[in-house]
Amino acid sequence: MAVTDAISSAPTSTKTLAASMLLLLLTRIFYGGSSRKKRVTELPFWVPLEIAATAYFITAGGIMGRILSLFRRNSGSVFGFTSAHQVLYDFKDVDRVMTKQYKNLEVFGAGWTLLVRVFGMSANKTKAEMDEALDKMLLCVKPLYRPVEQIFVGEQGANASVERADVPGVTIELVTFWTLKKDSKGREWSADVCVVAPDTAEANDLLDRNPRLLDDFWKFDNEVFPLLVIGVPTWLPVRAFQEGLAARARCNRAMEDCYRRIDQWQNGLPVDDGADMSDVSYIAQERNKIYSTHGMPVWARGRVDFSLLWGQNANSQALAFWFVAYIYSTPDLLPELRREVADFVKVDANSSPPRITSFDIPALSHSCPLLKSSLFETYRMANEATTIRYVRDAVTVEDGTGKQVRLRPDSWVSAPHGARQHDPAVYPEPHRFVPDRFLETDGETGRRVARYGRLKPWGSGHGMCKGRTLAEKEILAIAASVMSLWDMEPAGGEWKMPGMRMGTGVMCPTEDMRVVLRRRVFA
Ligand code: HEM
Repeated sequence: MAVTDAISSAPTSTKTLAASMLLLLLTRIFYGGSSRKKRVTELPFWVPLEIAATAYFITAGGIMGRILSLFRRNSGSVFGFTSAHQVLYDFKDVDRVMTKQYKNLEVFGAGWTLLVRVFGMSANKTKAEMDEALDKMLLCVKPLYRPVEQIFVGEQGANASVERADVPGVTIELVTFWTLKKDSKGREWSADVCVVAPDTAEANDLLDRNPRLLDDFWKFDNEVFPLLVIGVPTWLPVRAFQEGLAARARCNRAMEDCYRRIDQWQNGLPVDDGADMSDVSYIAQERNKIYSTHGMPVWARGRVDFSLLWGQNANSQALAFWFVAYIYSTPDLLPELRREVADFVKVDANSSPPRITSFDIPALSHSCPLLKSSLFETYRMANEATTIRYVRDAVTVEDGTGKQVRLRPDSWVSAPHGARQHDPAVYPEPHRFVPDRFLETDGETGRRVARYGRLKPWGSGHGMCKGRTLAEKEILAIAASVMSLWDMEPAGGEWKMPGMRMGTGVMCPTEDMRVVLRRRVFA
């Protein structure tokens, strides 16, 4: 959950926090302590609120920090308003704990809760239908990750996916003047630059058949996602919220229809609308086979994979926006990065318009340390990762400084990784974008390398992001091809980065950023 400067200083944010605290209190009164051991335990509404409140108190420091210390447990890095949920803050061994204890610290409960509460899994479904879907999902969940990890986490698969997306080919068609609108989380990027789901060719089929899908996707993300996470009821009579829910229903329908066609095709049946299925991606094919093997109803396949579509797009596209914005607006950075990528992004400057003739995707990750360090700095500035796990059986963990902490069974544990990202003790001048902040000299080779250090943009342990390699390559590729082909100036005369407000992972811009794009002038 995000905590920003803005939150600690602006009066509206203080109001937001006060409202959150009130909501937290009420939800604890009405729902607190009601969870019991079962097949899957729902994430209580108050857990995300407690994470936000803890992160807020930590970053605000001063009296807030002192209030928080009242809730500090025997280890300095564990906080909790009650033992039903403990927050690991700056917990040195968080990766080891989340990896080693993965059987006791479950990912599934929080994921299933999001499917039901946020992605609309249960909308218009009976209890019997939901029970069946849960039964099947418990069988499918592990095998379903396999194709995703193979393509999105593995180096080769991710390189091939980005290659197929033909980022240079798309970048050449960028419009000459465009606006990144407030709340859009980079919608224009998704329309003009990114392929909505690299490697998922059926997404093109999806887009062709559902031209409003992208609009609906962002409407859902902006208008309803954060509210549903904290348990706002779907009957809330607010127009934007109801429109967001209608958009979510259309997205789910589109995904269900898509999986129905894949299933018909794989079973040799006539395909709805006579759709051409020859370019359906490996991941969708494999996932449908797994769903079929375990008898998952087709409607549920689409709804589960709507969450995957969201995971693929919501964060990467917003991050791509911030990355490009920082590259162009940070003095002297653009020429340095152009020099660094020049060997790997070859441009024919004499063609009209100039075009990229060769594009070395692996080299952008391995041989462009400043580009990569700038991306890590963008994660630090604009991404707030959180890990949430359900504690099934009691676990005693060591925080890396010798102190032991007991996590009680049937409770929740979380790690707001982002809260440390603005701590001056770890990152001097935390509010300044420093492109080479993550650059180090490798002890053995003497080469400059970008290293994450304590940054954890992908979460932690077993449930760490399954799209991390793909996302990173995708964003590097977008930035490298945009800066190789385009010059950009602020429309208002001076660069001004938009403010940030909490999003659903990556920060949202609080205002428009208007820029003028011109084809790059080569000296
Ligand atoms: C910049 C872009 C992205 C960021 C910052 C990001 C961040 C995250 C974070 C913080 C988590 C939670 C990890 C935890 O619980 O500890 C997560 C989970 C996940 N992400 Fe991403 N993600 C990005 C892009 C993607 C992409 C492109 C995919 C494509 C498939 C993806 C798929 C997933 C999946 C499937 C999970 C759930 C993992 C699990 O439950 O085991 N993400 N992501």
